[in-house]
Amino acid sequence: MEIIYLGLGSNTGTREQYLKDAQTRLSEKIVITSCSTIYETEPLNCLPQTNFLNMVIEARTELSPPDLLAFTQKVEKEMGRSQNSHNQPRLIDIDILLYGQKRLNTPTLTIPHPHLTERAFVMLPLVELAADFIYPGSRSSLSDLLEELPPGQSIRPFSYLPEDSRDDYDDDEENE
Ligand SMILES: Nc1ncnc2c1ncn2[C@@H]1O[C@H](COP(=O)(O)OP(=O)(O)OP(=O)(O)O)[C@@H](O)[C@H]1O
Ligand SMILES: Nc1nc2c(c(=O)[nH]1)N=C(CO)CN2
Repeated sequence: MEIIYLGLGSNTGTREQYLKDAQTRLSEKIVITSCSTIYETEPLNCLPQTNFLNMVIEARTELSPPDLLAFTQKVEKEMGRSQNSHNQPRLIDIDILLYGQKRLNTPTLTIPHPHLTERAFVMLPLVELAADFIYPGSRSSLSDLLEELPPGQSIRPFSYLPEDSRDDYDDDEENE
C-alpha cells in the first residue's frame, strides 16, 4: 500500500458538502487515513471568482498512479464537474499531490503535482498532515518548503468558523 496525498478544492455551490461528498466517493477505492483542516482561500491564477475551500487528505492505496488518476477523474465527472473547466468555477477539483517518493512525468500525469510547492492552499494543509515528509528527489521536508513560500496568498482556516456564519455560495439556486 502506498501513501498518497490528494488536494481537494471547490469554489461553487455547497462547497463544504462537495468536499465531504468527494471523500465518501474516494473511500470506495482508497483508504483515507487523515484529513487536514479546511481552508478558505482566494483564487490564485484564475479569473476573479468565489473563494475556494481547499483541503488535503492522506490515504493508502494499491492503485497505480495512472489508475489513481483515472479514479479521481471518474469521481470528478460523477460529481458533475464539467469537462472544460479551466478558469471556470470548480464544483470539485482533485489533484494527486504526492505518491510516496515516486516521481513521474508523463503527458497526462506529473507527480509530485507540478504546482505543489508554489501554492499556500496546498502547502499549508499538507504540512499539517506531513511536515516531515521529504519532498521526492530532494533533502527538504515539506515544512522546509513551506518556509520558502513567498507570503501574500490569502488563506484562513474555515473549519473554525461557526457553522451558521459560513457562507453557502449556492449559485445554482435562485435566491429571491
Ligand atoms: N498530479 C496530477 N494530478 C491531477 N491531474 C494531473 C496531475 N498531473 C497532470 N495532471 C493532468 O492535468 C490535467 C488538467 O487537470 P485540471 O483540470 O484539474 O487542471 P487545473 O485544475 O486547471 O490546473 P492545476 O493542474 O494547476 O490544478 C488532467 O487532465 C491531468 O491529466
Ligand atoms: N485558491 C485556489 N486557487 C486555485 C485553485 C484552488 O484550488 N484554490 N485551483 C486552481 C486550478 O486547479 C487555480 N486556482
